[in-house]
Amino acid sequence: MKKVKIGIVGGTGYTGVELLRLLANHPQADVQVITSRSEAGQRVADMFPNLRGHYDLAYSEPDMLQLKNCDLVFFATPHGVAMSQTPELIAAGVRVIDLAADFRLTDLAVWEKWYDMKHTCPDVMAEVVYGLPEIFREQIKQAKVIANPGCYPTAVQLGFQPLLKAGLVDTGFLVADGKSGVSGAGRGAKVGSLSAEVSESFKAYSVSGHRHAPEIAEGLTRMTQGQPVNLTFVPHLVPMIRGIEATLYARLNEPKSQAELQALFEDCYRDEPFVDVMPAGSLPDTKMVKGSNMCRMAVYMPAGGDTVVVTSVIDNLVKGAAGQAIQNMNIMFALPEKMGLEHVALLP
Ligand SMILES: NC(=O)C1=CN([C@@H]2O[C@H](COP(=O)(O)OP(=O)(O)OC[C@H]3O[C@@H](n4cnc5c(N)ncnc54)[C@H](OP(=O)(O)O)[C@@H]3O)[C@@H](O)[C@H]2O)C=CC1
Ligand SMILES: CC(=O)N[C@@H](CCC(=O)OP(=O)(O)O)C(=O)O
Repeated sequence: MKKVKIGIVGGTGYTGVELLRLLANHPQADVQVITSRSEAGQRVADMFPNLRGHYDLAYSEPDMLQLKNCDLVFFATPHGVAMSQTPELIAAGVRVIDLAADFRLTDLAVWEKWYDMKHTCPDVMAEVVYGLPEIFREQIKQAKVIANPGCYPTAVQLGFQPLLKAGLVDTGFLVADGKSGVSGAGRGAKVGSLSAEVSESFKAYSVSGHRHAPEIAEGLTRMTQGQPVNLTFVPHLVPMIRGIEATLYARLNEPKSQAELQALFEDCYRDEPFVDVMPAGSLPDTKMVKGSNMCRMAVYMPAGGDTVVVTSVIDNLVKGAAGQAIQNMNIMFALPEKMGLEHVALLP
């Protein structure tokens, strides 16, 4: 079988380097192009010694001719970069997976408001599939362009899915309380990411509105067959490097027992290779998924109330970004879905 010829635009950020780490052990991946404007000419393994012995490649300036020779291009770049190059790539038969948000919202007026820029390729939206395999696996197989979901949206949508698909909860009052490690903010130097700012501290941010809220709301609305959802989403920055934990709250329309909810979640994800419903009575923590492509979750019916609680954890750089992107690549190129993604989480 011919290997997939891969280009990565934005190979020095955390998600680009995570793509390289995961693809190093992927038997059908052939990374041919890796771009960085600031590090062009630098050898990848000199900059990131964890990759020594795995790549004999140097960074290059983004170059359309080189990218057009690939079968697949990943964009691990800031918002707005992928949409400027995708039309030309797909016209040349190259498939695209964007780890940023350029193609994640179907309503481009909403997108332009949240991302504060003009969308430059509305025509391409017809070719886009939202890359959450647990929901869109069939459509992903043929997609030319994948909008790889955001990190918080992955943890939150997977956690709410069983309840919403079964119509068990009041869609007018959903709460998602998200916490992320600092790598979620990217590798660029920012005061807010300094160790002295983040360590031994814990805060909410973007409480008045975060750009992941419309992405999550659109995904949840698909699960309710268009019935509107009212979501309160509040992200938090926690003093760890990797990981997202989302605690989700929803009011049941009618009473359900802990055992019924546990069975609902287990049934929903029984055949999913990257979603693990924890046994009743246990709770996932971010260490249980660190470095792996798993989403682990638990469902709880606290005594005496009508509010069901779900906790969902992922590694933001793996299932929340690069791992999910490779899962999408495997599906698009008819490879086994778990290929190159069977890492066991790191502990401690
Ligand atoms: N960090 C995370 O947990 C997650 C991130 N994402 C998204 O993935 C994308 C990448 O994130 P992350 O790796 O953290 O970002 P970083 O800021 O760490 O890296 C960005 C990369 O893009 C390159 N780049 C920047 N501007 C351009 C440009 N105009 N043209 C070409 N290349 C460019 C940079 O290299 P150079 O400037 O040298 O060219 C660098 O390699 C972002 O959109 C982010 O929102 C999604 C899910 C999770
Ligand atoms: C901790 C932290 O800052 N997290 C980022 C979200 C992660 C991310 O990169 O998401 P997108 O792909 O949608 O940009 C944030 O809140 O902006």
